[in-house]
Amino acid sequence: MISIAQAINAVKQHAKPLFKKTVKTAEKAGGYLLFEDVHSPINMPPFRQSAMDGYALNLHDDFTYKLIGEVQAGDDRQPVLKPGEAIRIFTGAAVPATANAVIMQEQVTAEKKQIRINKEVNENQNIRPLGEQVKQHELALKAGTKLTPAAIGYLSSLGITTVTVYKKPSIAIVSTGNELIEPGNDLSYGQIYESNSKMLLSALYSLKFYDVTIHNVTDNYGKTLAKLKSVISENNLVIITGGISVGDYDYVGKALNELHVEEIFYKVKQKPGKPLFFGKKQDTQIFALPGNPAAALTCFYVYVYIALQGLMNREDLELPRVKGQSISNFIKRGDRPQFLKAIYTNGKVEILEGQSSAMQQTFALSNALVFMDENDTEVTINDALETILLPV
Ligand SMILES: Nc1nc2c(c(=O)[nH]1)N[C@H]1C(S)=C(S)[C@@H](COP(=O)(O)OP(=O)(O)OC[C@H]3O[C@@H](n4cnc5c(N)ncnc54)[C@H](O)[C@@H]3O)O[C@H]1N2
Ligand code: MOO
Repeated sequence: MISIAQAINAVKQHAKPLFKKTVKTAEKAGGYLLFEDVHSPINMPPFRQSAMDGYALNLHDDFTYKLIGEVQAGDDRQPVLKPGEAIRIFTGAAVPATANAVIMQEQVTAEKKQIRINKEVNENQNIRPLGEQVKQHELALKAGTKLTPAAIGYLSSLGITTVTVYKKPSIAIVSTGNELIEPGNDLSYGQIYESNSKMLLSALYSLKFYDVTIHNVTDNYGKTLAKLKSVISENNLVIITGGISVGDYDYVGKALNELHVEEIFYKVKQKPGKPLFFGKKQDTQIFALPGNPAAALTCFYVYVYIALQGLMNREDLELPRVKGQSISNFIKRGDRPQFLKAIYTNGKVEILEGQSSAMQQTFALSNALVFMDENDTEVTINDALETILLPV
């Protein structure tokens, strides 16, 4: 059995980016990383642009200007202004080449044919220069940049409609167990509703991984073997839940072995999630998470998250950890380091009642996990606690 730190390091060591590219439309590229540099096809702004509703001026040494025309946003007219002449102009409109300042209308007394300016005007004021944001052919965003909503807006403003991004991994979730029934059906005695696949799918979707398929297998060796063989060959990441412990019908370990999946580790000294398996076959990474739902989700956030970040070539491989001031007392039993379901708000953290690996009810209220190391036995109010913030 290895330690949590060893297990995290092992996952990090195998956290390799998926060096595959795909082309996405700008609208659908949010959350992806750019695979290659993007150069701007245009100057942005593409013309000298007015930043205000007001008047464009050809400056001279007097406060009075002769009004000779108007340019609205979208107009391609370019009136020629002599010194001492002005045109009416609006925010976003092209400033004629012969104008060298824009004054906002609040600072002007306007008459029919002339205006009088009431304030000192500086050259180029309220004019956004041509190519101020980026010039044509210059680097707009470099490879590796995460496409946030702002980045999508920026690329769209340059007229870019498609981008080449790192492909996201294809992921299979496999839930195992005879007792599992699809929600929506009636339960017979001894059965429970299958929930791990929905939980993990939702976690993946919230991290913006959408290429996910769900598979269910019963506790049957042949079926487990066949299912795992196909999902491992077809996906970049396989997340199995259940059937990885020591019961007579826990077939996952045996099947992975027969499929020559390289075991990187099996069993971590931690609670929950002791019987966690991590392995590899060619470039496919395989996690077998314990079936207990809270154990499965904890292992997802602590370990699978790293593999996902690595596949996306992201720098922050782990979830953020902060110090939270405890508002609870808690006694830890046993010598395993423990991840505790908790609520973190404004620097304070509450450890919840009901910490067993089966307690989905507690996890449903949580937004954080408190980490207690091997030698920590007790938490008292005001203790500073290592708190992992969950992306919920
Ligand atoms: N003799 C021992 N027994 C167990 C040990 C041990 O060391 N020695 N470890 C325990 C620990 S810790 C855990 S965690 C579990 C993990 O067992 P498995 O990974 O083999 O999981 P299952 O037995 O298949 O299921 C455990 C539990 O979770 C429920 N489950 C499973 N899949 C789902 C699902 N998709 N949706 C909802 N709930 C699910 C399942 O019904 C069980 O209640 O082993 C302990 N045993
Ligand atoms: O890993 Mo088990 O989840 O400790 O119950």
